[in-house]
Amino acid sequence: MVGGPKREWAYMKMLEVKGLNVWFGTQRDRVDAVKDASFEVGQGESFGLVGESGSGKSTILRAITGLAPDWSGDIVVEAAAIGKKRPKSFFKTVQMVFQDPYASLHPRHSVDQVLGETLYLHGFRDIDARVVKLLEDVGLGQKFRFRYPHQLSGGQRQRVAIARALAPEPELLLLDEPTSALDVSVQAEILNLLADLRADRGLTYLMVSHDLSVIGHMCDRLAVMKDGRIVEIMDVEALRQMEAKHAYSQQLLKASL
Ligand SMILES: Nc1ncnc2c1ncn2[C@@H]1O[C@H](COP(=O)(O)OP(=O)(O)OP(=O)(O)O)[C@@H](O)[C@H]1O
Repeated sequence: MVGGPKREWAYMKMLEVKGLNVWFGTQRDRVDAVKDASFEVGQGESFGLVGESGSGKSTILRAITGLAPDWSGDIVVEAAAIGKKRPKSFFKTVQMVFQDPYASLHPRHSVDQVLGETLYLHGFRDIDARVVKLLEDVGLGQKFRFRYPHQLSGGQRQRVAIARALAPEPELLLLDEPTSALDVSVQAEILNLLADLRADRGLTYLMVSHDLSVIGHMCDRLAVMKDGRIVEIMDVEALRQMEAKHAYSQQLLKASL
């Protein structure tokens, strides 16, 4: 791994990933999806993971949230090392938004149920007021409260998924290609919503995308992944100036023009 530029927010680390290996299966079926990945994300920073399909980007997010159970190395969130079991308090700090809003919402649960149950599980009791507020915060408003997923567009569903992720008042959002399943016309709306939410709440983002223009718009720094390894960490300004050092990052930049 190549070290990236340091910035002021590096003083307050939200997330540290050190020497992370993640694998699936055993013996001959074993796939080493992430190899020796290390990076830090400062509080309030937005950090991108880019790379071609299969390079291990989503697997890093999944290992952080516990969805990929076989890993070694260190994952440290707000100075607390994460073990194999995540305490409930972990999900008050860290939430994930998935790529496909069609798959991530239960078809028979209304928006009210989705948000209300999440709030209840996280110990909130002023649930009605919070559901209304969450719907406003993601630009949907009360009229969507009692709708079911099939009554919502892709963009509206993703807004509900974002509201659900915001419900526990997290500090770190893991965003796994949050707009790639959406129509191009709504992608920018969702990205703008995410940018506004981060600015309003001082959220920290770790965001996966295969789209360098999305990362350029949303992130401060990024890591370029290839075959499970981080080959370069760079400032987004260097991305804009086409200053990638590693040959693979240069290739990725050229391909995105
Ligand atoms: N549950 C799983 N079981 C076995 N192999 C897996 C599993 N999940 C991911 N992999 C493998 O791990 C590697 C990394 O996959 P990952 O989804 O992290 O890549 P990615 O960079 O996010 O790509 P994409 O943009 O296509 O999602 C791939 O070789 C993939 O086939």
